[in-house]
Amino acid sequence: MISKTIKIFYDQISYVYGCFVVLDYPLSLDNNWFDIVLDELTEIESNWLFETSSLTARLKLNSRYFEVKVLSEIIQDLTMSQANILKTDIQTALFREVVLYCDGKPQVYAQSWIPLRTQQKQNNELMSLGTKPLGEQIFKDPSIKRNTIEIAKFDSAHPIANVVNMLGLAPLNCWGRRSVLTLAQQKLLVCEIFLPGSFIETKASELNLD
Ligand SMILES: C=C(O[C@@H]1C=C(C(=O)O)C=C[C@H]1O)C(=O)O
Repeated sequence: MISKTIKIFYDQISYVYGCFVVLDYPLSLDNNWFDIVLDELTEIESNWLFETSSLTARLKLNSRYFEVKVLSEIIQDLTMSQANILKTDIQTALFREVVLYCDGKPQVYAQSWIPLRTQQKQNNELMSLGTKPLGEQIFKDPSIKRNTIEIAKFDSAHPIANVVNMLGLAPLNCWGRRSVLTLAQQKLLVCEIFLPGSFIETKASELNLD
């Protein structure tokens, strides 16, 4: 599993950037996280950051061609802090790291941590998503609930700046968010960073495609 994943990771990096690069792995998203709407947020920023429904669905609504590029998909131990956020005693999780594109433009870098007990790893659709959006799969479940959304600002000193750089984007501060999604049979921690030039920086009036 691990060697296959590392291959996917490097293939994707090579495909996206045209060269091999080495990232800290998994990319740490440690930061100061806030669970309130901060005064400095514009209306459109808070609107995207505090979206409670599927981000995938919202990105699809704002594009003609939506694409998921998988950077990595591996089984990884949860850190203590992740296990605390998830309120789980399960130690291992499916870790998935993707870039979400709208019409060829990178919009969101996302990490998902899906704690799985050994028996849950068999015949589990979440284990073999590949380029299928995780959001579509989990939001099919009517029991889904999003817990508190926390937000954080990622500056150029943060490791996410390497991803921004490799995607060829301008090195701007980025807003990110994280939340736990709870389904009847599953919990997952999702962290999403809105990349420079993404919809979060667009004026509401410019979002109409036609
Ligand atoms: C959680 C959602 O799923 C999105 C899709 C992801 C994926 O395909 O790996 C990862 C994180 C999310 O941005 C959502 O749509 O809200």
